[in-house]
Amino acid sequence: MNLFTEPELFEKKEYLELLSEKFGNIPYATSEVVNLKAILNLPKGTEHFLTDIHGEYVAFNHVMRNASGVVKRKIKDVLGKTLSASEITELAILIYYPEEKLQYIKKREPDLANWYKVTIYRLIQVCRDASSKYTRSKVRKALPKEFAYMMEELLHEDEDRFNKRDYYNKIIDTIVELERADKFIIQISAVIQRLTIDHLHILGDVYDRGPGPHYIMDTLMNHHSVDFQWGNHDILWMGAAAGDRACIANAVRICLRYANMDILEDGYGVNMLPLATFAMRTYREDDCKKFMPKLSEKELLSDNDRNMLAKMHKAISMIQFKLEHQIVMENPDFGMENRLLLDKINYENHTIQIDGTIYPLNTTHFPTVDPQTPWMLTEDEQHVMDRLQTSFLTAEKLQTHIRFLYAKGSIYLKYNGNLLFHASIPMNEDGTFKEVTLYGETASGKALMTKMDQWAREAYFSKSRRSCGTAFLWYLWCHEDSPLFGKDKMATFERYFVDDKGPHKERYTPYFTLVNEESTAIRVLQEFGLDPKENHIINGHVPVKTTSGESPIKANGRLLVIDGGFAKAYQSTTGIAGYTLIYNSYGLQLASHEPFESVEKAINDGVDIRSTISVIEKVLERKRVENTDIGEKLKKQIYYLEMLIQAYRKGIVKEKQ
Ligand SMILES: O=P(O)(O)OC[C@H]1O[C@](O)(COP(=O)(O)O)[C@@H](O)[C@@H]1O
Ligand SMILES: [Mn+2]
Repeated sequence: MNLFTEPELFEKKEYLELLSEKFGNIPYATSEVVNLKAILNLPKGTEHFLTDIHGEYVAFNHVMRNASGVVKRKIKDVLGKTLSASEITELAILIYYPEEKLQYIKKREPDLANWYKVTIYRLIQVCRDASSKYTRSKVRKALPKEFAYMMEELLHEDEDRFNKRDYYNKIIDTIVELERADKFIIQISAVIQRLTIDHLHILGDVYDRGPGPHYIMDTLMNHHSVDFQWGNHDILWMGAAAGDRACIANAVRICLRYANMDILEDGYGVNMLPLATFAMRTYREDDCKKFMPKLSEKELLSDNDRNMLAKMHKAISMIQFKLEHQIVMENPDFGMENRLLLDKINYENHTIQIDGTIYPLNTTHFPTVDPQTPWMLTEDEQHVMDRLQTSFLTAEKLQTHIRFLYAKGSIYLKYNGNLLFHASIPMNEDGTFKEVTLYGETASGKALMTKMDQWAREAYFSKSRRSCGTAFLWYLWCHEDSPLFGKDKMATFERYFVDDKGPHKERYTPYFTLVNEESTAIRVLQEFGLDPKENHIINGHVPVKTTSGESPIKANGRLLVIDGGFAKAYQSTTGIAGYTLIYNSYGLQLASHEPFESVEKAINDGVDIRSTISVIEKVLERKRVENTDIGEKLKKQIYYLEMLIQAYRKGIVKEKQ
């Protein structure tokens, strides 16, 4: 127990008085200290890290439900000796998809009442294991209201204790008799899922390429404990929601490139009609070959639909290039003059000059461009953008999702000794932190990341008197000094209009090579006040080429890059279908997931995602709550409560009741 002198107690008297409002007497304050000290000794909760989900909600959903393979492992730990492999899988799938699996079982099972009893009994055992590292109070909070009492009794009663055996069985029998078994199974499965992942970290890029970023956002918003480091693709949608026209055009373009109109129309209620009619009119004669949507094998579109999407895709791309040209001209601070391309086109012989070289263009058709002022929108384009902007600004669901991203998200986060950010930190070739000057301020390293985080918020929340406009969100999407991007350029224009692959190349900034050296990674950790011997940097953004033998563990274990390719378009590069980094009380593990087939296959044929879990780092001594950030907070609370107890005893503060 901490001991304090009288002057120390008097010095903090005002604060202690306030604290005594909540802990009004010695017994009450003492029991809180006992409780907090006990919590410090519990094993730390399990953190899961996911990144670059890119709209793949089916795979994401599965990984959340099976807790990246951990649920199945728990079943094996608890019931492995008594159940066969197929029974284990069946129970696992039931926990992941209880509603669907119950329907399936009901058609098959001759003695349903018996099946219910056996299954509920097993689920309770798994749940008991999942809850064993938490306090009763924390588990209680995770229980659904309608079954809270029963579940608590079942979780804490030992079914083998002779005196209670009948009592225990009676509860289960009654649940079945009263036809509450389905509901109970559904709810206890949710509790198991919830207790298996204590805290979730998303390292960015939920949006773009895949079909369901909005479903992923819904799931995240329902999650009990999550933080989010913004990726370049998220900030793009944040910019769009802030009304930035260049961001809107980019977001719409990417949806069209991957034939994801549903996200806009059904997900967010953005009206695409103005763009569609404009594109059909303006690009009627153009086959827009380079703008055909990328489709997965399963997606079938009629020729008509494909052609229409291609025309819309080209129309919005041209609008995007014009708007971006305007931003670059209006923001000399950005230093992006090398991205001014529309005025480097020779509109007579259809060539373009890029970095001193002249390349032929693959199209002659720019019906909306005036060569004198190629960056100006036509009146029709202006009208389309007005309509889109209004749609984005008033899209209620989108605004809710984006506010959530602001509330839970940031550019970087320090959490339990790990430094999390999506992509990079601006660095010079020599490994020093690069100084960036923007909006009259110069900063580097941690200070720069902090400043940019603030501007990103200001750009969305402050409508007037702000140091930066929404164009800053576009800067974060594609600027080389953006910690969310970190490549010398985004060669979108070149990829559409120049067939020569040379100018398509996007080069990563020095951070990405330098940080693979342990000395650099250590310097980054020190810049953020972290311990270079114990702590880690965790990044996403760059797909890890497992097929070419690349490892996600870099810089002698100080850096972990966990973009394993949830995005289908990138799975041939990574060779897998995503990683989950798992940080539990025993250390760090990495689960690499194989592609997920479908929920139907899981229910009917018991096909789970195969995930290989490998140990990255094992701690010598099991990590407890006292070794975590929350532990630090609890210790502070204990410190002041002990002070309060002594102040009561010395008569410096009066007991309240
Ligand atoms: O393959 P796509 O979807 O056209 O996207 C290519 C673009 O995506 C980017 O790689 C950025 O996306 P990531 O953050 O996922 O890497 C750009 O550098 C590139 O121009
Ligand atoms: Mn990214």
